[in-house]
Amino acid sequence: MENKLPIGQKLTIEVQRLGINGEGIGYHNRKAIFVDFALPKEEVEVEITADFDTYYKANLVSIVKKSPSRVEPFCSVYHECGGCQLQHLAYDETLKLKRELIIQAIRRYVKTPVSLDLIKDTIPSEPNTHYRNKASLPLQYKYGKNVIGMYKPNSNHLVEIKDCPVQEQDINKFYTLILNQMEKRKMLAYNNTSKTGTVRFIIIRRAAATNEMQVTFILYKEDPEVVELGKYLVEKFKEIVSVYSVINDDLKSREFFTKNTHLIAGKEAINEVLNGVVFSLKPDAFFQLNTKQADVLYNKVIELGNFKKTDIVIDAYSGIAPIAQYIAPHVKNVYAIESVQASYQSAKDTIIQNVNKNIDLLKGDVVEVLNRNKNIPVDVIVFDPPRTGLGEKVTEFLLKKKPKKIIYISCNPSTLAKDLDVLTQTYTIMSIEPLDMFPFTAHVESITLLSLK
Ligand SMILES: C[S@@+](CC[C@H](N)C(=O)[O-])C[C@H]1O[C@@H](n2cnc3c(N)ncnc32)[C@H](O)[C@@H]1O
Repeated sequence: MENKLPIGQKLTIEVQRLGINGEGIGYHNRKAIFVDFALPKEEVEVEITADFDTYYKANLVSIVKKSPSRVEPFCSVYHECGGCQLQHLAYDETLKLKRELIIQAIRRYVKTPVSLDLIKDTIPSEPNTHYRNKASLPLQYKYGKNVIGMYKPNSNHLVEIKDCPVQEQDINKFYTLILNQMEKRKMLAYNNTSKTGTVRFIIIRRAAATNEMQVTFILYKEDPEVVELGKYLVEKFKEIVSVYSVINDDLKSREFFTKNTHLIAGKEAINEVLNGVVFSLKPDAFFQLNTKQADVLYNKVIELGNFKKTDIVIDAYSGIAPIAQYIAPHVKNVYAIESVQASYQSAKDTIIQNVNKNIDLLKGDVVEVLNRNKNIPVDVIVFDPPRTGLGEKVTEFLLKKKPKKIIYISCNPSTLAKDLDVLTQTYTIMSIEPLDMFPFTAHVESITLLSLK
């Protein structure tokens, strides 16, 4: 077994490329070694930490030969927090990497040859720091105080975050302020061992255009003090206009929101304005996390769609239907499909409050709604699915329905490439444009234009 490296073994490798999680990848006897924080063309000393069938994981011990693209991370807890994966790489290089990850996925899954000219340069995010308009952070009571932060990847160690450089500044400011108020009021983070305290997470969302903020407390059980704190926040700070509590005692679930969600102070929704449209955001409605870059993305849809006033368009996986709102003035009618009640309701409220009335909301699963409405004479379909992509049933529908144009927004290069492999039977890829929605993370967003052959 010459290929077997024992756990704890140190060795020096040359890093060949970056993987989908931003990790450096080198090889030992043709078996991959994944090393966080290592960069291509670097020679690094690593220590093997895990041996899987097809690859090893290793820690970076030291850098023997440094990449010219290596930079000093700008966050003091970057190596512990896990929220960002690429702060040690120059920003321009992170953009090239995101394009490269799409190329790798296309080469792996799409049988039809795709010219590299069709895969454009990544559209940068401006700004690339303090871009996140929402944070959902867990709390712990440790060392005699409430601490807020992020769990270190694959551990239950909470890394304290005081001033996150990717969250909007006002969000950082209000986390500190709320923690100070909790301390004054002797309120505790929930502790599952001692069964003390109530607050599990605090979610803060900010609307850039109006500077309105919404605070949501995720609680293990009811807490009258949280209600008092919510009322205080709304009375004292003009920015905080909406405060909710959610009782959620399911410690295993990844969902924050339950039926036990209540407005405790202020108004039900905060208002964001994009492209002249006022969107009302309740806490459990989907909204893109990088507001400026969302506007860039939606304008890209308009550019690629090159819509006509007679066009009938479908906005599938529509969320609160911002894409439908951007498209509506350019076309005859838009149908927006969304399955989650909160987002569907926000989309409905938005239509009532705004001028675009040529939008029809269809609630339900995309596959079911498309099949139920297969007689709609659709010209263009815009898809913005979750990471799972379109999948077999949607691509099957498209191969039969044959809309002239498909615009596919993807947040996962692998599922995009698998779907494109099927769609290229009937469609030509006109362009694939990566777009940096989450700077300094390994997330890759892209927008693809397909035209019927
Ligand atoms: C990536 S978000 C895009 C939302 C919207 N385009 C935007 O830019 O805000 C995907 C949306 O698809 C919805 N969704 C997920 N699976 C769905 C399905 N099977 N059918 C309909 N909607 C779905 C989610 O609730 C979410 O709102």
